[in-house]
Amino acid sequence: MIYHQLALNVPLYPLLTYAYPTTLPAGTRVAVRFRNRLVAAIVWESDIQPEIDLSKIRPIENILSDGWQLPADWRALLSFTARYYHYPLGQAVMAALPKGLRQPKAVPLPKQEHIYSLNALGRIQPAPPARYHKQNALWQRLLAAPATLHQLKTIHTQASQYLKQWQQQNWIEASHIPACGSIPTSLHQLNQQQQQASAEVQTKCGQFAPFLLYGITGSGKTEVYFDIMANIMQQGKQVLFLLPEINLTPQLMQRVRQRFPHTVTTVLHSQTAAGQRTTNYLQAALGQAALVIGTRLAIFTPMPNLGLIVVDEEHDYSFKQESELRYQARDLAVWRARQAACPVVLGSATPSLESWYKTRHGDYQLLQLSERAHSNAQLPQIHLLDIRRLPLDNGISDIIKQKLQTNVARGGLSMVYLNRRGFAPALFCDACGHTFGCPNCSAKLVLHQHAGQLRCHHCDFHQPIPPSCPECGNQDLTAVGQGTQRIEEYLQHLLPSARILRVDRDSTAHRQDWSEIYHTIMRKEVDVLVGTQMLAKGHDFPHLNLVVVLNADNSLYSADFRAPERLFAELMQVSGRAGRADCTGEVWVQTRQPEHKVYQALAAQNYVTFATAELAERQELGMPPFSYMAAIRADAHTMHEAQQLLRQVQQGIEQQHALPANVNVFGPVPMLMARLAGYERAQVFLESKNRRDLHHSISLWQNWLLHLEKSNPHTRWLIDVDPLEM
Ligand SMILES: Nc1ncnc2c1ncn2[C@@H]1O[C@H](COP(=O)(O)OP(=O)(O)OP(=O)(O)O)[C@@H](O)[C@H]1O
Ligand SMILES: [Zn+2]
Repeated sequence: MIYHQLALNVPLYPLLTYAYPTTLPAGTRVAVRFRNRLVAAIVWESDIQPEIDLSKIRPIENILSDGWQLPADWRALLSFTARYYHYPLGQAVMAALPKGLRQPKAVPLPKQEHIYSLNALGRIQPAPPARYHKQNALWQRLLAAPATLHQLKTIHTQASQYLKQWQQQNWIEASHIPACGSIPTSLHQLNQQQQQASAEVQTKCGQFAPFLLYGITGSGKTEVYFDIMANIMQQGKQVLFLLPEINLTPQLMQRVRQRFPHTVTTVLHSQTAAGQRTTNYLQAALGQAALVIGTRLAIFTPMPNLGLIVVDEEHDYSFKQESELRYQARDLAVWRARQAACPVVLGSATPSLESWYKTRHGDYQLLQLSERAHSNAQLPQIHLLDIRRLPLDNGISDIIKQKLQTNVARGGLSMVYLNRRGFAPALFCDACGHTFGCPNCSAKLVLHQHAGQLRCHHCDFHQPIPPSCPECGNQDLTAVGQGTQRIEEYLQHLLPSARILRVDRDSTAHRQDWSEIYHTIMRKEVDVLVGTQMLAKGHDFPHLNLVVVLNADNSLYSADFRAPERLFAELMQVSGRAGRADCTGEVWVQTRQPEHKVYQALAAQNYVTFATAELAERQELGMPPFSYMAAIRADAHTMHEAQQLLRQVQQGIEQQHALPANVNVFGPVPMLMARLAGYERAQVFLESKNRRDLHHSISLWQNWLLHLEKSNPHTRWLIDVDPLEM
């Protein structure tokens, strides 16, 4: 018997050993029994010397004959990921696979599409008579250029039948479609800064080189990525293009299709149907697709000819996975680029302070686009409107009302941005002051008027709107504050002739919705957009000329040290939607704290000043990126229980004197949002300037947690390396 170490989906840190009569190559998918269930596993190492009793080792049931193995560089990526994020390797491996490959069933490889052309003999044949016009059209199409079955079927639904006939006559040749066909030239002539940025990256083709493309909103970053991508793909290499969850818009996909019409492109994101995702994953893994576009999970796609990674909107929080395997895809992108010896381009108008800091130290090369790309476009004017002494009507001041009225009358497109969906963020009893909180979370229930519900935005709790106050019986309950639905309703009343469209998670439950919304906007069938985050990033609506920001002040009171950075990025992004083409843009921000540093930097539209000041503050406080952090979290039904487990570990480690001296420990403290979905959440922060020592202490904590978890059966724990949640 030969012994193999296998990765399977179990919450155990060591890999499990199974036996097979012959040596299986690493990366092979197999089926094994675990607790009497047949599950899939990946061979991680072969020919090992087991340290356990040989009689206890179970056999590998069968080999899943995929005709393909998970490659060595992919395995190295997963080994690194599991080690760095202190997560069980088997679970990390399974999390990185699409569902089809997580099951103990062989998966057929995707068929490579064929492209058909007339050969020399075919070309001298007479065309089918013109009266069979569809058949004739097919023939003419093939005479003109090679075509895929898909293309031919759009000419004649029975194309395959004729193709078969003509193939039998030996007039037609079929060949595999190339991953990257011809790439037409761009519609845009790149400006000088764009050209320079693209050229810099191209000179580093074939070697590891990390870049930060810092380009203001509307500066044409996408065109720069496309230019580099075209060049790399024409050399026969593959490109991985990562973008935030929210940015996978129909608009971006349309731009990709336009620019790369003959490139086999595969899309991987959480909404791709499971079967399709497996196919797409394999197309990338087999090198059939030259371009892979996806959200964070696409970072784990095997790509044999990887030649470039792009991370668009690199500052976006959605690159960090906040459950189970808590990885940061942007950071893994840099690791992967090093492994594949290729350039990686991180792009943003408001780079994360981590990435910006790295350009200061020469770790990343900085590329800049300082002007808007469209020849007539200018940055919008940003006005801070102090509302401390202004009367508000549904949260909106007279000045803003007038701005909106005038813009609607002029036929402009306005956007009203607020980061609150629902009707009102809280319901309040005027008589006794009672408010409605979520029983499971430390959060207020949000009023959803149309649905007749109070809903929690953090868990799935909801209840009908109560007719009266449960404390005092008062029937006069007040909706406090504004959500998108309420603003939408109010604007309909204020601007009766305007066509108003609300865009938030409630209005775009399905992907289809987004596509429709986008086309409605582009056809100029909307006068005012009301919406949240979903409207903030990445969109290019050329006629949008007025942006109004409501209720942004809330974020200023957060205790999270990253809150200012996040708010600044969010507001810069929102503002950046205005005035991107021929019309000039105006942005109005209502605030009660116009003197706050975030708003001052926003009004000046100066990322660099903001980043410099923020970094100075972080340095003084020893916060990331000047130190490395990890959070050890515990969740239990009571805060006491949650903190108790963390204290026990802390005491154990103290008694051993095992903690490196340069690692600081803070806590245990409750998380900022202490209660979530029925769990009280506590955490300890480990912080150090030395990454190796930090990871050493995480391992100490981990070992103790594993040791103590049996005596604390009701407490769950997890490790979050480089945490973003506080
Ligand atoms: N060289 C160019 N000449 C003319 N127009 C251009 C050029 N490059 C880009 N554009 C146009 O300018 C607009 C903004 O470009 P793009 O969307 O690529 O910017 P971006 O930097 O990615 O924007 P953001 O970060 O704000 O989403 C687009 O409409 C694009 O077609
Ligand atoms: Zn809740």
